[in-house]
Amino acid sequence: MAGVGVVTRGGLVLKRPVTFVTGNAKKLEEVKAILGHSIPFHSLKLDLPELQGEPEEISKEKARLASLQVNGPVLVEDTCLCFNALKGLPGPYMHSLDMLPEFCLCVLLIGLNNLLLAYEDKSAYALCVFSLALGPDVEPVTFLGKTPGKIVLPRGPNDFGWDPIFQPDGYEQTYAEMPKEEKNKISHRSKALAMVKSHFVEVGYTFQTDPSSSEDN
Ligand SMILES: O=P(O)(O)OP(=O)(O)OP(=O)(O)OC[C@H]1O[C@@H](n2cnc3c(O)ncnc32)[C@H](O)[C@@H]1O
Ligand SMILES: [Mg+2]
Repeated sequence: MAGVGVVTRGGLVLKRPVTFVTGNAKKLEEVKAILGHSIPFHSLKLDLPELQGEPEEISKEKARLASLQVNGPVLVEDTCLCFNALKGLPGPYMHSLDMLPEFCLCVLLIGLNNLLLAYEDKSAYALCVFSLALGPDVEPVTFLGKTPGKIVLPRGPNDFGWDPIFQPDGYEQTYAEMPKEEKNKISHRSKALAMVKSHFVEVGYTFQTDPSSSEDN
């Protein structure tokens, strides 16, 4: 833990705010809205390889690589949309949908829907895995958030990835049709972040730096 922070009786004092490593602006928007000022962080886009494997392992490895580059505490996140009929696919094998032109995104969302045409079971879950690495030599800790739902034909604005085709259980609206605040209350991301927040409270992290000095890159 040398170089990361100082352990005091009250917990661990981190010398630097956490760097949330992502290249996805929509994800960042949600993380900011959900975390508020509860954890001082700034964001950074790094060129990291798109890893393959089990979601938890991908996330941990991503945190290790990011922490090596940042040389400090990092938080990374990976999100998967998993179809039960396909034993969890496409899961981590879905690439970024957010840079696609609107027309291509529409085609892709219908294509994703078509993957389930032959199956009666349209159930799915959104899975979010955060990993926190305090430094390059510290084993990352993971936090999982899962929201069950079903895959439907696209409804609502094409603002963020597969939101138009995911209807969470207990709701008549897709993620895309919901007000943002509603999605952020029940989403896979907010469930995982609730665990990240609890972890910070349990460990008793505090920061030497002034949280208000955190800014995005
Ligand atoms: O830089 P990172 O953080 O890795 O961002 P990414 O865009 O590569 O993000 P992921 O690999 O976690 O997710 C793959 C894609 O899934 C989509 N996605 C992620 N979270 C989503 C959400 O909450 N709702 C809808 N689509 C989402 C979005 O298009 C992502 O680009
Ligand atoms: Mg990614």
